[in-house]
Amino acid sequence: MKIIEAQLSIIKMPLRSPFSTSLSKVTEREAIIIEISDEEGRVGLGEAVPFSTPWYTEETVKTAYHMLKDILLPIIFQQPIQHPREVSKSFEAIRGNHMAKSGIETAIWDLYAKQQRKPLWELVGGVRDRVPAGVVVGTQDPKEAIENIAMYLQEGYKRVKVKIKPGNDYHLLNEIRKHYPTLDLMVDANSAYSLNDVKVLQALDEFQLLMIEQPLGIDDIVEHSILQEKIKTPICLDESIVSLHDAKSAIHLKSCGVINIKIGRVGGLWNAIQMHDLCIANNIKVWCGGMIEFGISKAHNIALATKSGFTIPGDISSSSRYWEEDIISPEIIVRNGEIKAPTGFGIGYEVNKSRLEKVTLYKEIFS
Ligand SMILES: O=C(O)CCC(=O)c1ccccc1C(=O)O
Ligand SMILES: [Mg+2]
Repeated sequence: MKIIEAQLSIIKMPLRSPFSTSLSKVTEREAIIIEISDEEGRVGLGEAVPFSTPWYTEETVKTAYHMLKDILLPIIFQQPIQHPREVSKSFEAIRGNHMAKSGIETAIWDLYAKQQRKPLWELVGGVRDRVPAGVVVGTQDPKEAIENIAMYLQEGYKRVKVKIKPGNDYHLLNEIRKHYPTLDLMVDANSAYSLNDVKVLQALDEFQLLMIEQPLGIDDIVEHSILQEKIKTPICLDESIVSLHDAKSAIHLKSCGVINIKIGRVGGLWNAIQMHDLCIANNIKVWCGGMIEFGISKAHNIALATKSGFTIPGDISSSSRYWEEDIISPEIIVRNGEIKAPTGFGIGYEVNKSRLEKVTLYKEIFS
């Protein structure tokens, strides 16, 4: 496949309401939209998902833009590609920068699927034409959280995730459980705890949580293994797992029962597929994570989540969960707790051009 042109657009949009984690309060979101074209004028769509500051991973919108413009796009223009699975290999000599790599790699998957005249989800070996939807509550205030959960359940979501941190954990969950004793509920700490907090984390076992996501430090694969022996709730790793190698270490050390797979964090769709296969072969459950992203990244998530191992609802929600108006058409909608995998070629969603233009801060074309 020959790529003759690439366009990078930095976009920015306010969230409908602020989103709080243990580390950051997100009120607006920037991202990089990647559009690549072939000789026939077909366009592949990708989205690089780092945040504006390096609070979740070390990448930022600016570092990813630099990587895409100065390092990754030149490699793509220079090397012939037969199949998108070769892209992550062609980036092997470049360390880290997974979200930048993933942005361009996912655009190439979309273009390839369009050339093959197939939905992307079929091309990646998906086995279901709809995926279960989960949602993350964006506040740590118990009253607000309970109100938000009521609204999300009304919208059909089947699983709810709540952000916790030291000092806002037991009481918050106790209040939520009073209202929703049987809800499929899980928590995410974004590495806010340490092994000094074992007692607090053991106390959370009584809430019958589906899992506790990333309680300890981002590189604490060993400490998570120590913690998992001491708590009943399965640990789910997010930040700690950025490569297949990390997943192998976590499996070997029994550091978790679950891995949250994010295409951006692991450096692309091909790596995500391989991580899925590795986890399923080793009895580690997987689900598809979210990045408070726009519709293009969500569409790639939906394609990934049609694969057989993604049985747990992921952080895959509707466009309207975060956005007044998304940059794709049609928007992503949740019906009866599920999102339908589109029938169109590639990711199956078009860019909403006027919306994209309205939220674009800066763009450049390369060829
Ligand atoms: O709804 C979403 O898109 C995911 C929400 C979420 O939990 C999250 C959002 C931004 C960065 C990291 C995380 C996370 O999974 O830790
Ligand atoms: Mg997480």
